[in-house]
Amino acid sequence: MNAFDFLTPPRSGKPRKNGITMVLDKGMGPASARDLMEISSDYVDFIKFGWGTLPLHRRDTVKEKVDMYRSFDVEPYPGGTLFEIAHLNDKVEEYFQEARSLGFETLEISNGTVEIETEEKCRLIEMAVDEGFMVISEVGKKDPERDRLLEPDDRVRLVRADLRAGASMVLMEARESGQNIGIYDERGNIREDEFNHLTDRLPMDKIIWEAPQKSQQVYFILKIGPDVNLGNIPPEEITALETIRRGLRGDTLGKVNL
Ligand SMILES: O=C(O)[C@H](CS(=O)(=O)O)OP(=O)(O)O
Repeated sequence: MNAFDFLTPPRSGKPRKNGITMVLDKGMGPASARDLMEISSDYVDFIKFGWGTLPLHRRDTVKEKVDMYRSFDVEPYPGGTLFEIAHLNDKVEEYFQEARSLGFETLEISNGTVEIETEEKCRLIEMAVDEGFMVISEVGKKDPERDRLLEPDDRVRLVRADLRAGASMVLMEARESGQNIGIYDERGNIREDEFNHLTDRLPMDKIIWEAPQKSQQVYFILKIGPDVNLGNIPPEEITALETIRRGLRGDTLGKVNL
């Protein structure tokens, strides 16, 4: 039983369909990662090994971490940039093989940096699904200038195309910073008109909003509800985010219904 459990409303347990939390692992050591899971795995659904960090670590260490995360019912997957690098190098088949042999069952398919046309991205999603992977895709560009060229309607169209191709969920790109990208302005504030455009048209249970900043997490929870799907959460903010979902912090106290 948790401490002071009579003071907190319960939230749906894992596996969750809503209220998903995706955490960004930028290269944590196995002991730190395990320690983190010991205290907070109940509040984490997915963990992303960020961008191209994986090739810098030993295979046995990566495998140990993948197995460890899964033993806590947390689904690990490699960052989309690594997949884009594989595609750029014409090594997609090898990428699938290596991912499988390291124990990954979920992959991110994105075109945030490398030029991959929508049709080709959809083909790659279908391919990964046919190979037996669960696919989380990503919509948006990492370069703010290229990202600004995407109108809200473009994002709606791209999300729908990814879902039709077989993606289980779609990440709304916001990088590690959450600034000057997607629906966020230079300071990380949310552009409300764009947010409303997307939320009016997209199935919220299929969208994971990358929201690394606390103010963004609070905004989504107050607007969409405590069971909004949020991603790129820094490891040290997992418990803090859960308190915001449950109204255990001043920002949402008395304002969320579970
Ligand atoms: O798309 C992302 O949010 C991440 C992190 S960042 O953009 O490199 O800051 O990239 P990914 O390649 O999906 O890990």
